[in-house]
Amino acid sequence: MAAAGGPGPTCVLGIDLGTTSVKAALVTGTERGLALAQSCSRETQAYSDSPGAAAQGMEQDVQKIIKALNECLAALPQQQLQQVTHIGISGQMHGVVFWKSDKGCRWSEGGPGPAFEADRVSHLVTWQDGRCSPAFLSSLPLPQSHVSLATGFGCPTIFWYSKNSPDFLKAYDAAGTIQDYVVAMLCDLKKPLMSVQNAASWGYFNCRNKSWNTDILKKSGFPVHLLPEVGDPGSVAGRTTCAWHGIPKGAKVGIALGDFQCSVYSCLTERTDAVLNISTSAQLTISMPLGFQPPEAPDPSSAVTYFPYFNGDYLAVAASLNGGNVLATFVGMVAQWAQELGFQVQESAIYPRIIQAALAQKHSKLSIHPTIFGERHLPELLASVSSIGASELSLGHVSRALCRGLVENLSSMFPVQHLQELGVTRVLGSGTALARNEVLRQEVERIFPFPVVYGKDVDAAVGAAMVMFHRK
Ligand SMILES: Nc1ncnc2c1ncn2[C@@H]1O[C@H](COP(=O)(O)OP(=O)(O)O)[C@@H](O)[C@H]1O
Ligand SMILES: O=C(CO)[C@@H](O)[C@H](O)[C@H](O)[C@H](O)COP(=O)(O)O
Repeated sequence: MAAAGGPGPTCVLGIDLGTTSVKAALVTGTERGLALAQSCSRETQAYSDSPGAAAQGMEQDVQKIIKALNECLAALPQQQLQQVTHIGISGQMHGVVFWKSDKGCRWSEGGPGPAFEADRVSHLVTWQDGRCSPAFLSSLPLPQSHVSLATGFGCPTIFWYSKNSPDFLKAYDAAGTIQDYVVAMLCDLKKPLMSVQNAASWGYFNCRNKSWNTDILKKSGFPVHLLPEVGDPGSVAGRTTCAWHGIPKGAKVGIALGDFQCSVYSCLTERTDAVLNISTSAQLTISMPLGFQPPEAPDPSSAVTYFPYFNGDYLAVAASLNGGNVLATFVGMVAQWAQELGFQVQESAIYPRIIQAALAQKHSKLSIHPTIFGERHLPELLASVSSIGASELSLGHVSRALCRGLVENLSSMFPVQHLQELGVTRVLGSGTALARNEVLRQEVERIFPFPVVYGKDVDAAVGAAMVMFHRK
């Protein structure tokens, strides 16, 4: 990890509120640089029903996300938590959660000290939500933003509620991403604060002048009072208003960040590096030259978008909706089939078996285009399978073809030739799905003609902590 930036903090807590799991990391500053002292992760199991959004909804129970966060912190050493002076928080982008500003959580005394649970809070409508159909999106006003609108983005989701369920919004006076919600609870912010990174992921945000398209939104009856204040990534949102899991009151809390920017931050050292992250979703990212400004108007047909990074820089990112979530769906399908055949198989037991089976099948003619969730630039193009030979139907063949398809899909969104033209010389791998799956790593190394480095201790939680060390 890079060296600390000056006399600053000595122990920072980094948090990533991901789509599948919460990660927490304690990072310390030493004379030899930054070191990961402890880490913990807990699956949230937060997926919940989506009242009113029918089958396209994809919502998560915020109580369960905060429960997983509390479990992670309770598992970290108290003695080190007591040394924490700064907290960096990242999380799944695009999604929106609503809360009542003075009743968003309930604090209580627990074993390791005060902790909060979610209270008057809605479900989190996540980036995977599909309630905003292409027809609905085209009925919305054109944004003054370089980022195209997509379902699962905060502003289109708020528009959906204001048009389909206006009474729902009357119960809340604050909104943000799940990571903005946690920052607001820790610092008791009356008005949520959101970084440019997350504002860009909501839509209707002009990155050039760092402001919401308020006039456009107002004219269309959008509840602009729900839009958070916006600040720069790396800035401090406030201080903790009470002790938290042993962390002393007054700890500085950074403005919440995007998970994929923090994954990149945890490992990107050279401008010639590309970062390939496979978690629930998947991203292939490179940093743009200093001073780069994205085009004025979005190109909805482009697989690559430009997202704010730090210090006014941008990342070019092929952000796939199909990553570890496709493997998770396949594992769920195998478990369901086994149950229908009369066998009970734990999903956690299936992962190692499909990976082992695929490792035994180095080659497979079977071809799977895995986009069961579509892509933002091609929402109608769902998954397909071809070259199905009678000898290619083992669990190993299918699992190998699925992993290959995921990596090939990312590579089709950001082609190798384009990476080479941009001067990429190395690929840095990150994300749990990649770290835990040798077959995925083999396919990455087969498809990308660059050295592939899998960083140790690289993920969004570590990245969020590193940002707090390096802020000026
Ligand atoms: N036991 C396992 N072995 C291999 N991969 C796994 C296992 N459990 C989960 N995964 C993969 O990890 C992905 C979730 O990664 P994670 O980093 O927790 O996601 P996020 O950061 O989006 O919350 C899942 O989508 C799944 O594909
Ligand atoms: O769409 C983009 C970026 O535009 C994605 O990278 C998006 O940030 C991620 O899918 C979400 O933040 C979820 O990330 P994760 O939970 O899969 O780590």
